[in-house]
Amino acid sequence: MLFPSEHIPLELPNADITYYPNFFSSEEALKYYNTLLQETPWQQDDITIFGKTHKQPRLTALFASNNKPLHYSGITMFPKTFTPSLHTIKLKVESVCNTRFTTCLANLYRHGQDSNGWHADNEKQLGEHPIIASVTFGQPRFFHLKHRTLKEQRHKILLDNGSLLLMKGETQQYWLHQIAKTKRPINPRINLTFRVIQ
Ligand SMILES: O=C(O)CCC(=O)C(=O)O
Ligand SMILES: [Fe+2]
Repeated sequence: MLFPSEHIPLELPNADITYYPNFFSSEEALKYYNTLLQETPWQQDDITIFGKTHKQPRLTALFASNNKPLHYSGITMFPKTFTPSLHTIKLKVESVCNTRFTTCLANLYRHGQDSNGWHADNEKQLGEHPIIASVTFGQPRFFHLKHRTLKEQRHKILLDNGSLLLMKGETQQYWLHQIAKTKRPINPRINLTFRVIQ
């Protein structure tokens, strides 16, 4: 990139995480928020946790360049092809991390009761040290991190409108992450997580 945006490495053990607060300008972020909100085929899947089936507490959609499905939490999602907007976003993200992403999982958190429980993105299909690029448009939400074994190691970072969070190396092996619910009345947030599925 000609003018690399500001980037902040998080100093956490067994992790390689970098935060880019203004990766997209606020104008770009607003344009993408509106476009993605309207043109994405949002769906709400059922997930089964400890034998109980619930509606997933957010809406999702999957896009890929290679037609490979994504498996997680007992769900299999089949992808659509990238839209022009998503393709443009993907190219910009790739320009800072030297990776060709195959897949984008989009999440829509409609309000404070939408969330994403503690997990790691460590499915076999993502490979040994997965690189995951996470973009935020709309309402800033806290991203919580906790180390799997060093119980005092916890961290939270506010993912702002137009930001990019890059996770790579050992991060998924040693850390869990979540987006918690909040009782505050808040606006919707769109998150895009770019991944590589071989
Ligand atoms: O919404 C976010 O920032 C996180 C999404 C996430 O962790 C996931 O989709 O795996
Ligand atoms: Fe995740």
